[in-house]
Amino acid sequence: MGLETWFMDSSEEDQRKPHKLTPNQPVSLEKLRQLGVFHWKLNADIYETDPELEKIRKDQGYSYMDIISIHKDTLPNYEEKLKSFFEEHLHLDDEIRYILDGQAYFDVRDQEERWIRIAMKKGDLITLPAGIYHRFTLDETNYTKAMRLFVGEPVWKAYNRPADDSDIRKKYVTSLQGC
Ligand SMILES: CSCCC(=O)/C(O)=C/O
Ligand SMILES: [Fe+2]
Repeated sequence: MGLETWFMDSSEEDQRKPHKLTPNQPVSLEKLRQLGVFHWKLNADIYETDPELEKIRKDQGYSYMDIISIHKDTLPNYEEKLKSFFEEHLHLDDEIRYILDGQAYFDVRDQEERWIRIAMKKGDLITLPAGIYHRFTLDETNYTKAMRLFVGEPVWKAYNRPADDSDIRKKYVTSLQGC
């Protein structure tokens, strides 16, 4: 099955729940592409030797890679980190994540300030552009393992909203014009 994405409801319920509208309003991959969000489906069982992953890394210049296991027993400062991941934020660089095990959600804002939820499962690799407002949460399974990729030395700093006056946000917003 392909990547599942949808517009979220605005309920304050547990962030780990799907938060679909009734009826569900799916979002197309084309819409995600317009926002600068790109997706690949890979075989996570062979990630250590996968030529397809190697090609993406070479083509995109993803020289840095590490693996993060997000579970209460494996991630130091688990609660604190999950809280910060779910704060609406942006980065100065693209965020590239590849789900090796488990599952989780990325939420991105569209041009009209609607939240789009992206259900990431094993084998999904996603790139979020620098300057897009987004957030991350585990789902109700409470576990995922993800590869983090980066061009050059990683910079993890997140700028919580509001960061509208930052150059990267202005650049991103300009890139959306005409979409
Ligand atoms: C799946 S890696 C943890 C989430 C993260 O690094 C981030 O910046 C979320 O937006
Ligand atoms: Fe982020």
